[in-house]
Amino acid sequence: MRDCEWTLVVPLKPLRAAKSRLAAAVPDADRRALALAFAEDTVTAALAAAAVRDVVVVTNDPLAARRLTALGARVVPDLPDAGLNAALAHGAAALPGRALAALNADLPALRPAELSRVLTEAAGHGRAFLPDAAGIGTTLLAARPPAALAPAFGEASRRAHLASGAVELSTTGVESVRRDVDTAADLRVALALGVGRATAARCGELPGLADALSA
Ligand SMILES: Nc1nc2c(ncn2[C@@H]2O[C@H](COP(=O)(O)OP(=O)(O)OP(=O)(O)O)[C@@H](O)[C@H]2O)c(=O)[nH]1
Ligand SMILES: C=C(OP(=O)(O)O)C(=O)O
Repeated sequence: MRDCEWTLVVPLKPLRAAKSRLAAAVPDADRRALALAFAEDTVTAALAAAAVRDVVVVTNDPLAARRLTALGARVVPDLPDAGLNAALAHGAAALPGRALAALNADLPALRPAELSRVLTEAAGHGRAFLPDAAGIGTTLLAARPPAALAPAFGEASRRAHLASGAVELSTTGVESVRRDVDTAADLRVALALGVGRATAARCGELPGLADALSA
């Protein structure tokens, strides 16, 4: 393991399109608000992590760009309709020579100390990733120069990242970094872990959410 200061690259879809798998449980306006709250809590926790130097959000969403800039992130405008891996590669291209970690924007329970532990372990490798809580996807992909990020997010990205030669991290006790929220069931687990202030406030303002989550 080595000391290393990381720049996090956080991709965020336009809020109107984000978190589509929550659409059955949450009305559209609330779903957009929740997606923004998840991103705010992700960025707030990331900026508080000792191993993190700065956070760059790749997004074309104007409201999210304003809110996340106010928290201290830098925003790089996304390419239009190019998809997640293109957005990450575009963000990485704007940050040459840095140790980079792509981190999903839907980690509302993220804890700074857990993120730092994962990044410290990643610093021992050229390119490494952390599988999501389901063991199918990826929540974090890290690369130190001269290794390129080479993101392969999407369906079954754990397998894709392994196949691409990235080292799978097995850091224990970092559930908050692995718990991305795609479904109502994920949100229930994240709420039980303890979410950040934006998500807690937003969930408190949605009167139907408790019923939707227990359905
Ligand atoms: N900038 C950018 N970010 C993206 C894009 N597609 C996905 N993301 C982000 O990548 C992360 C994981 O994305 P997904 O789980 O595929 O999308 P999601 O909006 O979180 O959820 P679903 O709509 O339910 O798939 C989230 O932070 C997304 O906002 C894209 O085309 N551009
Ligand atoms: C895009 C990914 O995440 P999700 O499970 O949120 O779609 C992924 O795991 O590669």
